[in-house]
Amino acid sequence: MDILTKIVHHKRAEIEAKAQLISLSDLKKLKLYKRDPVSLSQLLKTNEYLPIIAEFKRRSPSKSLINQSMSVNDVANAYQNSKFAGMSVLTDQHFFGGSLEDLLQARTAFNQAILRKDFTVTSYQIHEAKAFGADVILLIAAVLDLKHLKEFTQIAQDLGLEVLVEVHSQDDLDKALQVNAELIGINNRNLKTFEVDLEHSLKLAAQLPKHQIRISESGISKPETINSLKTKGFNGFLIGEQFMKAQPQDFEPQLNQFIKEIKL
Ligand SMILES: O=C(O)c1ccccc1NCC(=O)[C@H](O)[C@H](O)COP(=O)(O)O
Repeated sequence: MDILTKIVHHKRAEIEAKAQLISLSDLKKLKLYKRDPVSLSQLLKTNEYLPIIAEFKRRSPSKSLINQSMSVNDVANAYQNSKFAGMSVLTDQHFFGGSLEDLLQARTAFNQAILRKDFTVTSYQIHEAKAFGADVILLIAAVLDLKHLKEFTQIAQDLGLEVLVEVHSQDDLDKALQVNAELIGINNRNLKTFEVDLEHSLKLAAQLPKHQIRISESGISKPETINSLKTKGFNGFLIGEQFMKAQPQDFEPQLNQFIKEIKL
């Protein structure tokens, strides 16, 4: 069984158990459920913020441990100081060591758009994202059929959230193009083999309509890569490991150095 299939199996069981503990109507009573979300797509259109969605990522299936020592609060503050348009918070516990508590903590420190990065397989998780302060949810095209992609997009948008549909293959892209999502993310990493291939992403991106906001996701480790992807029409860049692997004392200096080399 490949890792994505394993994650999805685990997620379905996890959400079933969770929904028994906190009902949907209790989720809707949480204070942040009424909050007006921030629009990531709008922030990416202005020049006010850097077009980066920086991730809080403790560990991952491809790299194991990445950062055990930094708090979400410290990382979110550093990302806020860096004027990033977005922050991504991995809330999956079993495979990434994240939690909804991380999302709440990030929300107190980061004012721009927050992406809840998780493996959405039920509508319950969309309400959860809203109740814990997210602005954007992730829908992975390889995980959902077209009916669910459309249905979950509509539910999110009705709650005022934006949707990032993630694609990696031609099949994924064909589905994504039939969904009215604000953002399409091309994952440079094949989630089945962990191979990173920017050329493959560029070929897929060439099929997107011009107006479509497109995000390049995963495996970005150099500012030059951003500079080059920008010239090819990408509007935003999702970066996790490259930032998170820094030691606490080097975290902000390394972010500053990276930012300095991005051509605006
Ligand atoms: O990162 C993984 O190993 C991974 C494995 C299986 C499913 C998802 C995975 N990552 C989630 C992400 O989308 C990345 O954390 C995100 O794009 C940032 O990637 P990176 O900059 O390479 O840390």
